[in-house]
Amino acid sequence: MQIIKGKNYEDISQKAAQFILKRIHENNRLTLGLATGGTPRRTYEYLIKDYENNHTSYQTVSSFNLDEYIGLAPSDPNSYHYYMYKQLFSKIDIPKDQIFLPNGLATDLANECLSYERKIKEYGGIDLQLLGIGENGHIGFNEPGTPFNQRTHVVSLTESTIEANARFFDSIDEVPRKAITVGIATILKSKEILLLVTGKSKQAALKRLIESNEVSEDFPASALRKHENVTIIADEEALSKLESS
Ligand SMILES: O=P(O)(O)OC[C@H]1O[C@](O)(CO)[C@@H](O)[C@@H]1O
Repeated sequence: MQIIKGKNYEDISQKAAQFILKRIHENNRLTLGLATGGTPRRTYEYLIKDYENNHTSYQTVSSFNLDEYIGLAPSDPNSYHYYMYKQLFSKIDIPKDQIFLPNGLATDLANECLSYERKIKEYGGIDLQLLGIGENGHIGFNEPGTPFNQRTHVVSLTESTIEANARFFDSIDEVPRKAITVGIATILKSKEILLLVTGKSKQAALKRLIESNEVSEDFPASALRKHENVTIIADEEALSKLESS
């Protein structure tokens, strides 16, 4: 795992945007895997800034999001559909038919998971997967205990994830208890992975990921140790509990 150190949230966001833009310039048919949550927000703002100033085109880029809450419509401000259009897609020129997110309103959820996997395959797999990390080490919504060989599936969110994500909702009771997430096996099939980590709340998870040799389903992010091309961009605060910091 390659580690790129950034000064703070602003700096890692800028570095992450540059990283993604480099890949888009190298391969204009890039298939991106995108994440939601608080961490990538500023990265998306930098991509928009670049689009406005340098006109990087997304006409031939495709994107697959990691996850979506079950039961939330795309028009719901807390859905990840809504987030992605608001934070990024509506502000760049990516064609709508090249944007994919799991459908949290699907009546047949098992079939939705299978067809999402099929779609990713049809696009030749993910070239660059952007990831955040949960305080409990989750990646996507793959909570501790998720088998590493799992593809896109339905998950029950843990109490710690529900509590962490409640900040985006009016009350904790409104946080959906279930979601569809791309599985760890799907994430590991990506050709390249970029993990973004910021702030105090992620110190313990980052330390465990970097300093222990553990590859265990109890700590989902440890699956990344099995991948050959992972870059972590983390800020000084997130890295500050490492032995070497
Ligand atoms: O960036 P945040 O808000 O800390 O979230 C970390 C991770 O948790 C999730 O939001 C899921 O809870 C992921 O999508 C994200 O990568």
